[in-house]
Amino acid sequence: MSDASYRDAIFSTPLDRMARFSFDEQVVSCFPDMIRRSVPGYGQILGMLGEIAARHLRHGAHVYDLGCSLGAVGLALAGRLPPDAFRLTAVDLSPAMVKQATHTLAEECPEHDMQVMEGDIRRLDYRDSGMIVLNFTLQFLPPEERDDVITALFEALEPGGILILSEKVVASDEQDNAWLVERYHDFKRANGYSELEISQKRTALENVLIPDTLNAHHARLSHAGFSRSLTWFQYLNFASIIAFKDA
Ligand SMILES: Nc1ncnc2c1ncn2[C@@H]1O[C@H](C[S@+](CC[C@H]([NH3+])C(=O)[O-])CC(=O)[O-])[C@@H](O)[C@H]1O
Ligand SMILES: O=C(O)C(=O)Cc1ccccc1
Repeated sequence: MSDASYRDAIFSTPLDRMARFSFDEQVVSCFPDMIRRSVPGYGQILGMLGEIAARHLRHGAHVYDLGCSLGAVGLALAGRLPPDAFRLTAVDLSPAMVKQATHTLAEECPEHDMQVMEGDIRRLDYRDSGMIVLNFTLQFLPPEERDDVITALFEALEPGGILILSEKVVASDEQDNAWLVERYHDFKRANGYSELEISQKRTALENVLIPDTLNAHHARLSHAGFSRSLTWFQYLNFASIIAFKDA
């Protein structure tokens, strides 16, 4: 298993047939670089997840990391909490991601009880959990399937449990949204992406990453049964929500 990590140059050359974006072997090798340069606040959100877990998690509770990619959420929690504090199941649909995440968690955190499994979060038989994290994952599901997933996660949470939902979002005001998207493109330029890379990635993500408004997220959480949800982080058009299940 190679741990080689590369700079994201996937959309750096002109592509005649624009492929839809997918989480394959090519993406795995540059994923840590891609996500840090493409998602405003990614590192800050991960850092705070450890603090949130330290405050909210019942000792020994089970945690899900849904759409785990390379296991960054598990690494963040294990960096903040001792091995007996929690057990974690990380799930991803992409075999290439699961393979690398399994290797990384075993190598980096051998003392922590963290499993990685290949699976579709729309069809999982969820076990009781104290914390469920969707860190930039719900946005890749077809919009009409999102309600059922959030409802299943509400059911799986123990009383007093929390859901963390980080997402790329769209602003309902067109002018506000245009400003946020323009500044997001400035953010990517400042992180070394070219005009070509920005525009080709945008095309590849069309109909693959479909953002909701923050209002739509809060309405969905409320409808699923969460008594309280709040946006605890926002940086341009990227946000993270915490939702609480009553104790
Ligand atoms: N139905 C599905 N079931 C399971 N996994 C899925 C599904 N659809 C997509 N995925 C997986 O969701 C992940 C989204 S990346 C998450 C980053 C990570 N959380 C991180 O904190 O580094 C976000 C991004 O790349 O913007 C990919 O690994 C997909 O294979
Ligand atoms: O890169 C983008 O344009 C994004 O919207 C964020 C992103 C980051 C990594 C994979 C897919 C989308």
